[in-house]
Amino acid sequence: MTDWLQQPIAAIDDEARVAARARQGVLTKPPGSLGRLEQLAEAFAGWQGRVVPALSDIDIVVFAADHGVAARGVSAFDPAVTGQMIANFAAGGAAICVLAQRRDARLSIVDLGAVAPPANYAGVIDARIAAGTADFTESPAMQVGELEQALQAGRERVSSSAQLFIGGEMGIGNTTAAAAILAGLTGAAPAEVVGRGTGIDSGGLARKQAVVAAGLDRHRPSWDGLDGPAKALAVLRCVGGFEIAGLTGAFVAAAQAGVPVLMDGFIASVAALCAREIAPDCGRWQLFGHCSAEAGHRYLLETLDAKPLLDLGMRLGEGSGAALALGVIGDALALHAGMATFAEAGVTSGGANA
Ligand SMILES: O=C(O)c1ccc[n+]([C@@H]2O[C@H](COP(=O)([O-])O)[C@@H](O)[C@H]2O)c1
Ligand SMILES: Cc1cc2nc[nH]c2cc1C
Repeated sequence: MTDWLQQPIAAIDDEARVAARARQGVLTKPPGSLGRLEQLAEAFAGWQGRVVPALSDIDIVVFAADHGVAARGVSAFDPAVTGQMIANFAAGGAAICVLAQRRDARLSIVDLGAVAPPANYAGVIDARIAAGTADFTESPAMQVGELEQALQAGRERVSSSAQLFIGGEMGIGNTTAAAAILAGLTGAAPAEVVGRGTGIDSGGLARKQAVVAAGLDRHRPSWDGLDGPAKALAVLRCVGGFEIAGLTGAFVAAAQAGVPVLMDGFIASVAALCAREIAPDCGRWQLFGHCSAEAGHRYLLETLDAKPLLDLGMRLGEGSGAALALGVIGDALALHAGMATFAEAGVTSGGANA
């Protein structure tokens, strides 16, 4: 059942947003001098429905799963690493664990289908659908019921009380699946959107492009002639992955619940695109944390008309780039709340020659 995907997206409080803009105009600085930090404060005001927003309740959810297409030699790592990393997330040893702790964010790990699951599930949510997807060069990556389960698993991880949601992912081979989705949805050539992922060599890159092209050729008849949600769901099912569908479900559910989403890198942004194709108004609840080094992310961000906050050459995933961007957002909100106005500080405002 995917009917829930069409439930209405939450409204933004334009009055609070406009009032926040007015406040930015009277803080002790030349108007506009805090650049995009001003727009961040205004966006959070609209999302939270208050002129001076705060950010203390942050959910980071990492969805992990494996990909049948990894058998085609498209990653520098073995699929067993996905399960091993799940254990590392639970033990607190992964990058996102360090960043989540520093930012005081709640971190949850969800196994949607690693091929080599961890020995125990302490600290991990077991929502396994299958031991990885099918190899999309041979058959659709997911059955209809599996896609529905993955979307629903994402939806279930969204709490309406959170002030911000970050969706992270881990899955060996998922840059291949993400590139195939992006090419399937936008018509981009594989060469434009396929990158080196975890660091494959040039031979691997050529193989990966051929694998994406073969998957698209095989499955295009499943979505040819479709558009909007039907096309997005067909592309996601045929060449996607459990964790990408989980992210997509979470991003739609968050926008329905009025929880803004801070996007991470290439894979999360592909899920953001899927969410927008399914429910276009979702885009109003999306913010982009960083531009990944993965080839194809810049093109995708342009397609989404999204301006990432950071560009640090990262390509880790896990939600790590988004978690880093939390620092910028926290500072933007602190400035908005804490600076004095011209009137309060007795500073003469400008305008004489403006
Ligand atoms: O977030 C990104 O932009 C990103 C870019 C490249 C790789 N990754 C991570 O690396 C894994 C996928 O890489 P690969 O080479 O196995 O397709 C997966 O676990 C992702 O979280 C993530
Ligand atoms: C070690 C490792 C950690 C990761 N985190 C996200 N993707 C990853 C891929 C690998 C290989």
